[in-house]
Amino acid sequence: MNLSLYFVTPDGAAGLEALVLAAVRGGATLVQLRDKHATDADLIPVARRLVAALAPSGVPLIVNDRVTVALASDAAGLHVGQGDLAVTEARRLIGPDRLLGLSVEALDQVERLPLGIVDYVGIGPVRATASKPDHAPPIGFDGLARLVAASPVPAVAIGGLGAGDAAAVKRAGASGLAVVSAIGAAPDPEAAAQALAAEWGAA
Ligand SMILES: Cc1ncc(COP(=O)(O)OP(=O)(O)O)c(N)n1
Ligand SMILES: Cc1nc(C(=O)O)sc1CCOP(=O)(O)O
Ligand SMILES: [Mg+2]
Repeated sequence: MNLSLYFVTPDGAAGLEALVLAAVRGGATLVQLRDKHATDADLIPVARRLVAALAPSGVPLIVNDRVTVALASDAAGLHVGQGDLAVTEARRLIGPDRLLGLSVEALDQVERLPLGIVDYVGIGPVRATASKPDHAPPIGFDGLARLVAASPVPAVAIGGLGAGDAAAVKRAGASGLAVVSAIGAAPDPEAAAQALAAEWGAA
């Protein structure tokens, strides 16, 4: 699992497969299918197509929130947050071999939750972001560094991140950055991903 450039798909994106493949050509190392409004029945065929499309690149597909979609599409993993099913239940349902990611927003969560059963944590939001209207209060890069230091598993930073942020994310100790709009809303998503990947490599 390479967390360095984690592309989280925009809600309800048109041309999703082309967008994801452009992100991967540009250097995205992990992709998350995130759609807060579609039904499971709508998302299962989408996830199946993405799993097949990503196979030649070896980039894993993680499904956000929905165990049923992850299992039905044979996705590489699942990402859950504090308002989703419990992380122990998520691990039980997906089994030991799929990747499991958990969002953490505060130190007490890092200290209290059984992080030994997850493969990575998503820490944020670093900054406020319109991509997640119900986000927790922003923690900034100092907050990110505190949570990364307390986490026993690799961490990816998320929330309001984009060009110019890779060095600060790396300094905070995270293993990468996760973005929605920096790639998904870019005029040229492949070029945007390429620039972020290059920035991470140089940081
Ligand atoms: C990599 C990553 N980190 C955090 C999140 C947020 O998950 P969650 O808090 O469950 O919020 P939603 O994405 O479900 O709205 C994430 N999706 N990915
Ligand atoms: C999906 C998600 N989770 C967050 C968290 O803080 O847990 S912030 C976020 C959205 C990130 O979108 P953008 O890159 O456009 O800011
Ligand atoms: Mg969630």
